[in-house]
This record gives sequence, C-alpha cells and structure tokens, in this order.
Amino acid sequence: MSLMTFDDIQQSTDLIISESQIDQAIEELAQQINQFYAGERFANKSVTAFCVMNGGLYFTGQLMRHLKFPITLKYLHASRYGDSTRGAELNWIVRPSQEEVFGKDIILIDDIFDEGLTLEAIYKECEALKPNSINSVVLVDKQHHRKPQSGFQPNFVGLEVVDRYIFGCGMDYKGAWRNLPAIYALKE
Ligand SMILES: O=P(O)(O)OC[C@H]1O[C@H](OP(=O)(O)OP(=O)(O)O)[C@H](O)[C@@H]1O
Ligand SMILES: Nc1nc2[nH]cnc2c(=O)[nH]1
Repeated sequence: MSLMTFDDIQQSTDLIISESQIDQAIEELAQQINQFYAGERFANKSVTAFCVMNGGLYFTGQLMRHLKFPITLKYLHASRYGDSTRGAELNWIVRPSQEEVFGKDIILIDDIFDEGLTLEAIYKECEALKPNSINSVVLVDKQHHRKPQSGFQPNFVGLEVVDRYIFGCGMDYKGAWRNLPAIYALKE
C-alpha cells in the first residue's frame, strides 16, 4: 500500500488505543513519576530527561506537561527499525555524552518497549557513563514473549498493547503518521 491518507486510517486500520485512553494513561504515569522524584534525594536537583528520538518525541512532549519537578531536556538517537516493521541491528545516530550523564539523575523516555533491545542498549550506554540514578519510561509495552533474556524491563509503563505493528503517538508507519493522537494497527 502507498502512503495512507487520514481517511484510509479511519476505514482500513484498527483503533488499538483511543486518544482519551492515552491521555489518561499519561496523566497516571506522570503521577507515579512525580511521586518517585518527590523524594528528599532529588530535592533541589534537575532531572535529565533523554528523549529517545524519533519515536519518543511525541510522548516526551505529552508527559513533560504533567511533570512537577525541574527537567533538563536532552535527546539521544538510536534506531533499529528504520521504515521497516521488523527490527534489526541497533544503529546509533546520537549517543549520550559523558558530560550529559556523569553524576546526573537520568530518565529515558521512549514510545514503545517491543523486543526491548533498543531501550536495554540505551540504558547500558548511559549506565556506563555513571549517572547518579537512572530510570526508563515507555508509553506502551507490547505483550509477547520475545523480551530481553536479561530480564531488563522499563521502570514505568503507561499501557500494554497487543502483539501487532502499531503506529501513532510518535510511532511511524513507513516513516509517517507519528502525528496521530491515538494508536492504530493495520487490519490483519
Ligand atoms: O523494543 P525494540 O524492539 O528494540 O523496539 C523499540 C524501538 O523501536 C522504535 O524505534 P525505531 O528503531 O523504529 O526508530 P524511530 O524511533 O526513529 O522510529 C521505538 O521508538 C523504540 O525505540
Ligand atoms: N511504529 C512502530 N515502531 C516499532 N518499534 C518497535 N515496535 C514497533 C511498532 O509496533 N510500531
């Protein structure tokens, strides 16, 4: 299929998670994260939020609106899907620097935890740069048994999703439609 129109999306895809469900999940997630960083340990400190480009951009923007502590916003870029629906080797485009991570309280923000290889690699990359603390948060966790053997999991998860290739809310279909405010999947 060539690039879908907005009408194609309404007619020939399945709505997986509605805009209101997403908004509610993000607010609930923000409450949990606010609670975590409200501790004495983080008083008078700014937390460094790394947006995992490109997919994490939409969620980072939505989530940050509800966070009630000071954030220093950074980004990093690693990709293993490109425009494909299948993951391959992780390709680093922008790595976090030592200056950005050493001694800092880090939160990694991404759209989806699917096979988990991307977030695990990013987490390890940051860990090696010796942050003071590190957490990861994803909007959705895809439900299947192909997760990292190490048992690595994100610290905060918004919603669970079915094991289908999904798009919207930052996630692309053939490079496009990251701008949709709800999550869709192609009809099976
Ligand atoms: O859990 P995994 O199976 O490793 O997949 C999750 C990753 O896949 C997507 O990135 P992608 O490689 O598509 O790059 P993008 O963010 O630029 O779309 C998504 O944004 C996550 O970072
Ligand atoms: N757009 C999109 N990107 C992904 N990266 C890993 N899983 C997915 C998915 O289901 N959709």
